[in-house]
Amino acid sequence: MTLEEISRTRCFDGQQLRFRHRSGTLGCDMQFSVYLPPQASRAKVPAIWFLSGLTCTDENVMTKAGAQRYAAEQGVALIAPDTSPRGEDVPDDPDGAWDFGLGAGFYVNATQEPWSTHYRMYDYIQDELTTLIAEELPINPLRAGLMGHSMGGHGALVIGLRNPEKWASLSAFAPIVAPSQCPWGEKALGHYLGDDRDAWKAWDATELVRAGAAQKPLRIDQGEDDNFLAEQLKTPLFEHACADTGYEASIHYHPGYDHSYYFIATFIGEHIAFHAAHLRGSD
Ligand SMILES: N[C@@H](CCC(=O)N[C@@H](CSC=O)C(=O)NCC(=O)O)C(=O)O
Repeated sequence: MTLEEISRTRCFDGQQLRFRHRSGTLGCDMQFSVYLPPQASRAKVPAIWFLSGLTCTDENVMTKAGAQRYAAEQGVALIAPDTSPRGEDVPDDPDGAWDFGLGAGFYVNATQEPWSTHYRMYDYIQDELTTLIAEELPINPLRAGLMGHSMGGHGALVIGLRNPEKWASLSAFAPIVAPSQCPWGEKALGHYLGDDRDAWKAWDATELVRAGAAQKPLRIDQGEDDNFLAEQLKTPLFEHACADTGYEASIHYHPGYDHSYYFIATFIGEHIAFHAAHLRGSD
């Protein structure tokens, strides 16, 4: 058995599951969570992947967003990976900061030592985990949507825009849209990828749109009272790139909402319906 089941809990007539496995890509043991809707007991179902933000594990979205009710209604699975490699051997921020290192993999393939040995979250999500899950669970890999929050919103946009053939629809809550132009992103990309800012462009959603990324169904929701909006998230940079290139993105601002999972919980049903509409249809 490639997957070790850690827990199984009935939820909205489906199953909330947590697994451990050895990742060859990351060189460490990893955990991830899956919600299987009741429909998965009869046939393979589409899946929506959720990439979480700084400091999160696979459990934050599953325990805080209230997403399972909507996934059960729509007949889609939810998949939540962890946010970085884990373990004693995995290097962390030398100062113990929470915005880099453990819990902050930024969904890139690091090229710089000491990070490049383990920090390969892009390959882990795009190749290893998608393949493993398609082999082991009742999930149709040909119908996959990708969403995320904050750092995970950046991850969802970058992975989806770079791989339009694999991901049918993309969405993000309060994403870091331009990591090359904000302190969190400059710190992470500088350490993981080095000082050559040209190398950062392939990991920056705003740059990918400016470079002519293929059109996909794409939705962003952003709270106007989000403390991180002005300095770190910078949604208007992505809007301007879309306007300049004719890329159609559905971007919604919400007065009064902050960066928290209360914001995500408020709009997660709309995101799941958005993806489900694009995941129906022929393989
Ligand atoms: N620990 C930090 C706050 C970190 C934080 O707000 N993390 C967000 C994601 S931010 C961008 O990626 C998050 O999702 N936290 C987990 C949660 O369950 O809310 C601090 O002390 O300020």
